[in-house]
Amino acid sequence: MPNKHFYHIGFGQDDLGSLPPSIALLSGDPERSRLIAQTYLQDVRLLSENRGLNSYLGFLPNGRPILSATSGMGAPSLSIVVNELVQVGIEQIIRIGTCGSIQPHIAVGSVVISNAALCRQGAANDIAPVEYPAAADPFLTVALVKAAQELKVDYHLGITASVDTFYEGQERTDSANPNLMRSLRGITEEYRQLNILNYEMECGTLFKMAGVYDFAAAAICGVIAGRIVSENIILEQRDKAVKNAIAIAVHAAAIFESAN
Ligand SMILES: O=P(O)(O)O[C@H]1O[C@H](CO)[C@@H](O)[C@H]1O
Ligand SMILES: O=c1cc[nH]c(=O)[nH]1
Repeated sequence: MPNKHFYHIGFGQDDLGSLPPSIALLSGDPERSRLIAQTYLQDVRLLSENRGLNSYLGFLPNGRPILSATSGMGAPSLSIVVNELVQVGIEQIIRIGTCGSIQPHIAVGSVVISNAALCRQGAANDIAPVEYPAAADPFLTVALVKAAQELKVDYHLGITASVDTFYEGQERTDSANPNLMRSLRGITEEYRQLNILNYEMECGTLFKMAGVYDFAAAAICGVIAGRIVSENIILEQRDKAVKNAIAIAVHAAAIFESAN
């Protein structure tokens, strides 16, 4: 049978070698995928840079194979990449992202592990009913928590709001849109009172896909905006937050792999 080369991710099952990975780290940003591969994995091979959806095959320090892949921004792009990753044999996905905190105790520079998502995302409605739970895999999530504890990184565990827009959907008023709809004004405070920790743009759809397709998904995001104080991204804290999220996810992948 010829190797089926997937149109968007730009590689197929046969490109994954004789010891194919079952686990993927999935970043929104292709530069983050590259950083993970170059800094944390061994014997790395570039699989594709198609459409900026960079994918790398590498090995964990324990010798187990792993993918570092890119979802792009937002749920429509993530849904395409995840569908194709599952078709090449991926069974566990850890999203490594960035987010904005909406709780006063969650500082910029820290990390949030999502155990579930409030999913306000159109793409997810093509996959499951709106009421379908967006829940992280408990075993992969516990591996993230253990990894954070072993690496002595402070973490927050809880519910994430996944929305489709960075500006309107996250109630940003300092943008090109002069007319934030009434339905969105006050939504951040409402979510804060509902004990939602943070805003990002992919987890909800990822978690629903995991339920429907039957794979395991978890997510960790570095906090780069503190929405209690301002709408801005705090660049000075970004590298620390992202580096911690990556280190925890890589260690969690190793913990999960050795337990299974
Ligand atoms: O840093 P990534 O993984 O892209 O995640 C967050 O950053 C993007 C918005 O800036 C969205 O994709 C959001 O979910
Ligand atoms: O505030 C933020 C920061 C990163 N990503 C988001 O979606 N929101």
